Amino acid sequence: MNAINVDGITKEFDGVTAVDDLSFAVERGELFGLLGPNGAGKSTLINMLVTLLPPSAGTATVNGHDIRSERGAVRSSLGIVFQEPALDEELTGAENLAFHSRLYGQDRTERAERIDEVLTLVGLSAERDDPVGTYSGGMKRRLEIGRGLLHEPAVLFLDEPTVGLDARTRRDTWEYIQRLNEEAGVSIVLTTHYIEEADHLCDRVAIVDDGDIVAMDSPTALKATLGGDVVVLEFASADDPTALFDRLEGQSWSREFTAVDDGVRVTVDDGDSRIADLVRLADDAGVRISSVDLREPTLENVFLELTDRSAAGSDRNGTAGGDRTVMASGDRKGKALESGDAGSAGGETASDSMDSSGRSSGEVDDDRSSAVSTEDQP
Ligand SMILES: Nc1ncnc2c1ncn2[C@@H]1O[C@H](COP(=O)(O)OP(=O)(O)OP(=O)(O)O)[C@@H](O)[C@H]1O
Repeated sequence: MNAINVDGITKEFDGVTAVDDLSFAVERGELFGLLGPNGAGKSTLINMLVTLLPPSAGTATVNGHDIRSERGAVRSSLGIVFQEPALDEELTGAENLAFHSRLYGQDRTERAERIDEVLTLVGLSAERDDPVGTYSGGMKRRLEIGRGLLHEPAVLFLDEPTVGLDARTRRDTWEYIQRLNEEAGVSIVLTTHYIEEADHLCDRVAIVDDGDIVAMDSPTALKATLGGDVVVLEFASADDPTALFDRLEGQSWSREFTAVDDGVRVTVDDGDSRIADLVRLADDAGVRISSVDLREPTLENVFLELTDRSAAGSDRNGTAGGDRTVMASGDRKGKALESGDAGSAGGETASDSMDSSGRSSGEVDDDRSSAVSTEDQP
């Protein structure tokens, strides 16, 4: 049984189709990411899956339970961690968990055991009796993730789990998320604006745009769709590179090459293994090389390509205007050169955040705290 099965789910708001007839599955034990620009429909999709918002059409199951007809069972099967902090700063970490354990109807023994387990899992055992007000941002985030796990849900939804955290704390939080996915076997669905986060954490990523899933695969497979790695050779002097270009033209593995100032950019299938060939070709052509740079496609390239957010004519390499396409090998023109390389993060900032309540509040079925309520609990 899959953790989640989505079947033709659709949501319309006054003529706006926020989620458009989506069907996909999240496998048990999978760490699945929803990545998309603002307004893509991620929050609306999640809110339907956690039964906070009724679909206009279609349905889904979470842990085998239908989100339309078995809301209580769905809610018992899932944990949700929203991005807005909802901890009592005056209570200790353990007291915060105890409060929620009571909501889940856990008895005293189960509560004590589960709190210990969860605090260990999120690395807060030593700070369990400290007031949450003294915790760092990362510790609070981990406590919230732990709280979402108290009732041992089969599926955990994390809404922008590292928004607002510094780079170091973000990395630490990734480790905890991976650990609970691997050690506790929890299926995880996370939404994120951080492309790097989706790339690093997720087994599979769905890129959402305009209510639709425009691509869904492992980060590696998504990057492979961009058509190859880019190797940049910088020439040592003003040697005439024509002989090198002639040689490149004859190589089956050279998809495309472009002359740049004092060098050449070559698109190849497997950059690592082609560097030696390129250096040898240059040597044969009498062109001396001063540096070699391998640039592999990033998930950001895929994201920008698919969500069409790249400014026309811009070059995220910072080399716009300086390049001259010499020739493509056959018509196998790769997209890597057009898409730029690992540049800056596409304008995503820590302040970009999912609005999981406001805009949808008119139709939200229930408040969030009751989304994991004691409904259906013993
Ligand atoms: N309650 C609502 N009423 C009308 N339109 C809504 C409502 N909730 C969402 N929308 C619209 O549905 C679309 C998808 O919004 P949604 O919040 O799901 O996107 P998102 O991908 O989560 O964006 P963000 O990353 O900015 O949070 C947007 O056009 C949004 O304006």
